[in-house]
Amino acid sequence: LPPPCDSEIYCTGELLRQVQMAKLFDDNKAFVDMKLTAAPDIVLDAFSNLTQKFPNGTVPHSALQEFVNTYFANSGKEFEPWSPPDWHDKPKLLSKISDAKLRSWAEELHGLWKSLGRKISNDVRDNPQMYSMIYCPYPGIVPGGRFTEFYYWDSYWVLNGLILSEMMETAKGMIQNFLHMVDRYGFVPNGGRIYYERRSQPPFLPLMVESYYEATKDVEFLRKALPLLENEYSFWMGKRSIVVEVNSVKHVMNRYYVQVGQPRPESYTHDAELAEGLPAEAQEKLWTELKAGAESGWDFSSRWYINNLGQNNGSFGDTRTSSIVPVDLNALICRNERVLATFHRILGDEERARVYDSAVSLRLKAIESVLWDAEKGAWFDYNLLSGTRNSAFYPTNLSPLWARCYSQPEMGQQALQYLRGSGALDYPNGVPTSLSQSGQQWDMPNAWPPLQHMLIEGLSQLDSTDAKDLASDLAQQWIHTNWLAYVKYDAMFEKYDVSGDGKPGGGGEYEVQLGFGWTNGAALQLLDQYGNKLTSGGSVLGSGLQIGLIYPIVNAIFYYAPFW
Ligand SMILES: OC[C@H]1O[C@H](O[C@H]2O[C@H](CO)[C@@H](O)[C@H](O)[C@H]2O)[C@H](O)[C@@H](O)[C@@H]1O
Repeated sequence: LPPPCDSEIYCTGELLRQVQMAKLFDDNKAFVDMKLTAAPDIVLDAFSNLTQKFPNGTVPHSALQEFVNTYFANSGKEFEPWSPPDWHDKPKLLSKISDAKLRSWAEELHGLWKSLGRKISNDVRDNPQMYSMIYCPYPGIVPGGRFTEFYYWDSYWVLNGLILSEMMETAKGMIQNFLHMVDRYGFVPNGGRIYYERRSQPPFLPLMVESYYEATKDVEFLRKALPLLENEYSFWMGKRSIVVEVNSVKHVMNRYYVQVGQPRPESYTHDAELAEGLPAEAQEKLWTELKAGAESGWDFSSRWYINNLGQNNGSFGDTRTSSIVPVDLNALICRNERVLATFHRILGDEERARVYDSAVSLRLKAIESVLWDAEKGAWFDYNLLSGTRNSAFYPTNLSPLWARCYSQPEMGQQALQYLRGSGALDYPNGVPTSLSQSGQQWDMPNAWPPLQHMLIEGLSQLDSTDAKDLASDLAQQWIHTNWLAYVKYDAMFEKYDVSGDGKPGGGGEYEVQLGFGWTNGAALQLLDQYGNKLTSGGSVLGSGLQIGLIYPIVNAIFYYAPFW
């Protein structure tokens, strides 16, 4: 199998292996984000000469450190100073927020775009061999913390936040970068580094164009974007599809699938240690499955575990992402197919629009035959090895509501009941990613902004007061969690803990990150949608105690605290 990219410095080879396995850096990503101080050939020759000085070619820790100090420079050189020129204070969104504390917090969130803006320097364009950064022609907003480059699916929530912040030029530039990526790679890479270039992430580009088009009605932009959106769609249907046969009917569905070998460069030691002791073939298979997990955006989760008996169970080493047909990916592509049909209609091409109408019909049939469980009243991931659905709870089990990808209105009501009975609403600070405590970051006790937002949006679209009320309660709960953490830490986090007021999430292979692009974008969207009723005071969900006792006390403390 090919390595994550062809660079013998950033993606494959002995230098990468020795530096990462020696754990010179606390975080493997730090090394592969460094700039070279000499041309790759010179660095590789120098390393080869160095290895010859030591038995077995293994360079000792101190000599490796010295080598890295000589031939690599700290990351940061790949950017030019930039502040979004379209940022202005007091976007209209603020006037929709009734609670004064939430309003001033929203103003600060709006201000955070300035610190998360990045423009890649011309030197990256002119000397790409010296960097792992992928050159993007337009500046954009990054997630923050260790994530200093674009991330594909994060950008959907960032972009919707930017639109509410009235930063259309920055939003447009980000979409143009992604279109440029499709032009160059045939798909959008996971993130803006060459070590991400052979895998993608959940394909949100059509929905980004939809958001931008709805805000601007820029038909010319749509005309230019559409052929590239179709190219990306072909990638997902050509390279990420699988035929699933149920009751003798064959359905074409999508899955995450990355045929790329070797450990992930940015998490090299994690992958190498996990595969230690396995036969070479099993090692390589595991590394492909971990990359498919990264492609799903859920890296990592017990959701992708399948043990030797084919059951959705096991441990990290049992990650088998590509043997699962995920509900959310198929719901997202269903929504994309509908959006592509709409775009063709706007541009007057009825014939092409019908092609996508048919794709939606086929997708609906597939989702309902393979993923829908009428008894349980929800959609479940399909395990290709056992030919069964995984009955565990994930917020994505309701993603067809968000995508409006179901045929009977009563399915929405059934899904609402399923959610109420799932146990997932019992937590005071958000809906957990799963009910399993695996230690992975996409599991209990973490709650992630994109999942909260998709669930809330899905419920709010149902034609039922009950569902709309629940959506509004979940919005209140999530905003309160974000706000409490902001007050405590003066920061927005990539994820939160569902069982601790204002507590950031944890687990997984890196420290919880601050910034944070999608968190800010999702919060601004909820503040926009529910601003007239959200309060800084608390949530009606989770433990009843909160409303009665804890929240008034917490509020009083914040109210009288000098900094507030
Ligand atoms: O370095 C480890 C992994 O980090 C990324 O994944 C996490 O952060 C992303 C940015 O916020 C987010 O899109 C993803 O859902 C998170 O799990 C990266 O995307 C992975 O490929 C990488 O291996």
